Amino acid sequence: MQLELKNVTKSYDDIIALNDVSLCLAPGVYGLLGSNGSGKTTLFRIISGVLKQTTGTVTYNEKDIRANSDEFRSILGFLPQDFSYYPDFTGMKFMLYIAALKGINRNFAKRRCLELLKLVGLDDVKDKKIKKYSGGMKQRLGIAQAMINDPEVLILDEPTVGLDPKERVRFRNLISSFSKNKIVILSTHIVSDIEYIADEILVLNKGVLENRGPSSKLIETIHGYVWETEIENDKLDDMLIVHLISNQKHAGNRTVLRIISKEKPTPDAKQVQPTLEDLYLYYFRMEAGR
Ligand SMILES: Nc1ncnc2c1ncn2[C@@H]1O[C@H](COP(=O)(O)OP(=O)(O)OP(=O)(O)O)[C@@H](O)[C@H]1O
Repeated sequence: MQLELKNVTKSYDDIIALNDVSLCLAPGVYGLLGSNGSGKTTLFRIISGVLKQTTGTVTYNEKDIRANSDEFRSILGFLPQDFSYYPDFTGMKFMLYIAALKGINRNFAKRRCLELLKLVGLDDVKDKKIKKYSGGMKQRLGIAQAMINDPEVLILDEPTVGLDPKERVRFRNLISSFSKNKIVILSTHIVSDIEYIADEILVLNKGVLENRGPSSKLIETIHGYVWETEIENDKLDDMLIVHLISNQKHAGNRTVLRIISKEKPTPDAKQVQPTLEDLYLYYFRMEAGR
């Protein structure tokens, strides 16, 4: 089981959304990290065959996914970022509708839909209209529909948006139990979700795949760059301008800053263990306001 991108580039007129991305994925859970506009949605749409790359190839088990689109679609599950629901359908009707679109036998579909709705915690509201669902409930329905055909390749664009912490834990457990012998790729801005779920992290920055690896290995690349230092509050504004700050903790007239810097930021700064959140800021510092 292997999903492979070779030299994939996507341009929208003069914008290069993906730039020569090559990537080979075996079964496992992959977390795609990237700031806004880094090309995550474009990558997902290309991998799921919704969008055609400008150049390069995408193959699944060495077969071009576009040339074998029916076959690929039958083993693909996709939750797009802008997933649209039918507000007047009930959750169950919507699931059965998606199952029918995927050509799943109706008797089996009913069992599978009930099972999935239960797994995402929507069984007690399955007969309610979707327009009455909360954002988190709709999101869980989106996750359930993506898994309807027990896909070998599951792509989830921001699946944890709108989920509360309890629902996020449920989601993580769902993915871990589902992902055996499957390729699961998901993006989220909630770094801790990726840290818990993903076997490997893919770092996409301005359309370029900058790095990949287990989170512990990627975090190691910024070892020695994360510091804590305590300063007087009146020095805070200057520090915020000069440094990339990943956290500030106020205590009276002093503040403890967590700073990402290759050099020691203050004489009494102490090195601390980096986290994935520090790594995110390190890669995507512009988003942190610098
Ligand atoms: N249909 C389009 N036409 C023109 N430019 C586009 C189109 N879709 C995306 N882009 C541009 O391509 C780049 C990558 O966009 P994309 O949506 O893939 O990023 P993203 O990482 O998913 O962002 P976000 O996290 O905000 O969803 C951006 O510069 C975006 O403005």
